[in-house]
Amino acid sequence: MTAADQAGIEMEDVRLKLGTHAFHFDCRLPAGRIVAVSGPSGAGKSTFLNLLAGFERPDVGRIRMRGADVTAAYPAERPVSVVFQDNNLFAHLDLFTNVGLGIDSTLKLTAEDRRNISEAFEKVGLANFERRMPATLSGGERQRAAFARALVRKRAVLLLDEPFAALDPGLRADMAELLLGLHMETGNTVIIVSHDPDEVRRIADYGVFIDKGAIVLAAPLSDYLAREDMPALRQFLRR
Ligand SMILES: Nc1ncnc2c1ncn2[C@@H]1O[C@H](COP(=O)(O)OP(=O)(O)OP(=O)(O)O)[C@@H](O)[C@H]1O
Repeated sequence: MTAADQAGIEMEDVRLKLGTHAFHFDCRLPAGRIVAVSGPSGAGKSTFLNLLAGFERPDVGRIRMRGADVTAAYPAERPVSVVFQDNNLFAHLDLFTNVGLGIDSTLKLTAEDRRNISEAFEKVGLANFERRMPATLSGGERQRAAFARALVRKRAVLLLDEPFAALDPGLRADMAELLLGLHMETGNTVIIVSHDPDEVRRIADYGVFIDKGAIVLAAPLSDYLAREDMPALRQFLRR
């Protein structure tokens, strides 16, 4: 077994109830790979990521990241960066401060940190946006600012919930390139929710399919793409 095959993330018999919805997640996901998470609308993909980020806590079960039990850890204590659809940015802070908080929660930034932040803004195409407030941005610009924070934060696990959904095809391809670049540079574990089977084929090493609140398949991408016995998965891949 190589280092990359070791479990980056383990969910052991994790159960959660939200209103009338019951979720059950049990999986071992490899470290240092890109894991795509797909499934029908309302299946539980965002809930799965919220459990990993620490925005939701399981009713029962354990969550481990690189062997460390994080089940009871607050979001800031986990080795994760997140790029979600909403709630990515603090509304009362400008973009530079929002991204700076990704490096240090007390904003004690070195000159090199500041250079890295400016570089990240340039990379995501927001070079002159550092003093703008989140409310003055489009949805796609907010997502790119959140991605800039992930670029400087460099945690072992990067969680993305349809991060590029609000972007036009050109920008979407640019951001996917940045994501791959960060992944190659840091060897991080990427968990990305995607509704786009072409995107899954292009960037993922491993596929997770969630249906009706549970993981129905977690497998290396070649096995995932070859599975003929799951109608919901076949329908997703035909899209
Ligand atoms: N706090 C909550 N209280 C009650 N129900 C909830 C709560 N959060 C999520 N749900 C429900 O749980 C189900 C799964 O939601 P989730 O957002 O995880 O799905 P999803 O697979 O990400 O969907 P989509 O692809 O549409 O974004 C949905 O039916 C949702 O309405």
